[in-house]
Amino acid sequence: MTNNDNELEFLKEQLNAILESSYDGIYITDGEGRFLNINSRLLEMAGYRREDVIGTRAQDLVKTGVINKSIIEMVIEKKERVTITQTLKGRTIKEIMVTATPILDRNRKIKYIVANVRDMTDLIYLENECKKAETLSKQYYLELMKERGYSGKIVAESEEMKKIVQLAYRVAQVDSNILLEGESGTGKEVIARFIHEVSPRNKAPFISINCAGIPESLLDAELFGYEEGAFTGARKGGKVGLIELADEGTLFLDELNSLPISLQGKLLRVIETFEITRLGSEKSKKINFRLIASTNKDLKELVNKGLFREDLYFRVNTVPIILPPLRQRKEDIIPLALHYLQYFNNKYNSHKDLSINTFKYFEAYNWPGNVRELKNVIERLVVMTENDVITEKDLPTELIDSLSNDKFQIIIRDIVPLKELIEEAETKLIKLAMEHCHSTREAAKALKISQTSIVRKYKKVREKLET
Ligand SMILES: Nc1ncnc2c1ncn2[C@@H]1O[C@H](COP(=O)(O)OP(=O)(O)OP(=O)(O)O)[C@@H](O)[C@H]1O
Repeated sequence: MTNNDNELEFLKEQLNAILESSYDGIYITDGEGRFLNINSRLLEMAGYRREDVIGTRAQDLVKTGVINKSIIEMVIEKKERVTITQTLKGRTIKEIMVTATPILDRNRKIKYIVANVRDMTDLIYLENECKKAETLSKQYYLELMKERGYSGKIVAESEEMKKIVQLAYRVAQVDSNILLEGESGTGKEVIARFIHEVSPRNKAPFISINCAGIPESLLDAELFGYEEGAFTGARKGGKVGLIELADEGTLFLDELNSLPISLQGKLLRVIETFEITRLGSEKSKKINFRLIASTNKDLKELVNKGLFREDLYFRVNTVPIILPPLRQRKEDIIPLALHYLQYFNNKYNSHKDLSINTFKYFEAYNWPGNVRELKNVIERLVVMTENDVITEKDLPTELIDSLSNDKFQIIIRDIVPLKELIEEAETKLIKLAMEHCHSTREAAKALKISQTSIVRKYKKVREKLET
């Protein structure tokens, strides 16, 4: 054997090793599409024997129905690399992706075509498995929520919410007064209703009164009721007050912080004596209810400012339950979103789904309006999104901005005095720090200023926000 023969043998061995070790199928044809070589992986995919294929034309496989279109024909026509997906009918039907590359001679005539065949069945299978796992995990969330959320109404996935639900369940069994504290939309009414539902009073009414929702001039009559002729315009036969309607059941005073000071003493008497006297009446009536109050302001602070009676505060605050804002219990965000997605799908008879990509935006957003805001966003998405899958493109800008890498975004629309601008920025920063930190010490550390400074500045911010 000459040196050249040895080298040729060596190269042939290497080529064979490449062809046979490839995970993909590979075949080589001449310029007219006749099979010159085909590796075992492709023979295995197609269910052919090598000797039956070598010398036949790849294009003819379309006629026999083995493949649905011929990539070789396309390459011969275009004289350039082509990639397509094909259906291959071998022992089983497979989806394959083929890339065929022409090798040209000096005269730009096709000498060989080398094709690479990838079995997509595994990938498609994996993709389907991922989709199934995604659907399953969503279903699992929903099941779990139903199980723990008591009749599917309370979503409590975070440790904080689970503890609150457990505490609410325990205190529901006794008659103590409960004060629910938390920002607007955190679920105070949801917890109040839950307490009523699981309490021994659940067969009697749950009366919810929003102290900020009834005009002050009507509140007295609405709460305590009146006798016929008690005042001009009083209804014939009088009216039963809302508090009286709660007899044997639960009275929920929402936004108690908004109850005018003039009515606070009257309410305190009712709570202490469990007796109610209608306007214009001499007689009092015994009633029996459990009181749950809620506040979205710091009642203790209102007491300090003389805006809320201290004796009433102590009365209602037997068991305080504090609902943290949604941004401090992020584990609840996705379960809530999925819960409301199902709710609004049922309501609007739609089949919308949230793509997994949207989750990171939901989790990053601050949710100043808490669960109420999240519920509204989901409703809007279900109603307004055209496609069945809601993607990040459909999300409101505030959610998209929440994932922006900028630590802050400054938009100035008008020329204003510098001092005003700096004050505005400072107010926002102080407010944000106090929302996120657990104490003024922590906030002072985060802002790199002294604790006395933050206390002073925060006082100013609150005064500014309240005016
Ligand atoms: N844990 C929860 N699971 C399911 N839905 C919730 C949950 N928390 C709140 N919601 C929903 O969010 C909305 C706002 O809740 P809710 O009215 O109880 O808040 P709130 O704290 O009483 O607000 P406000 O102080 O403004 O009265 C409601 O539609 C409620 O059903």
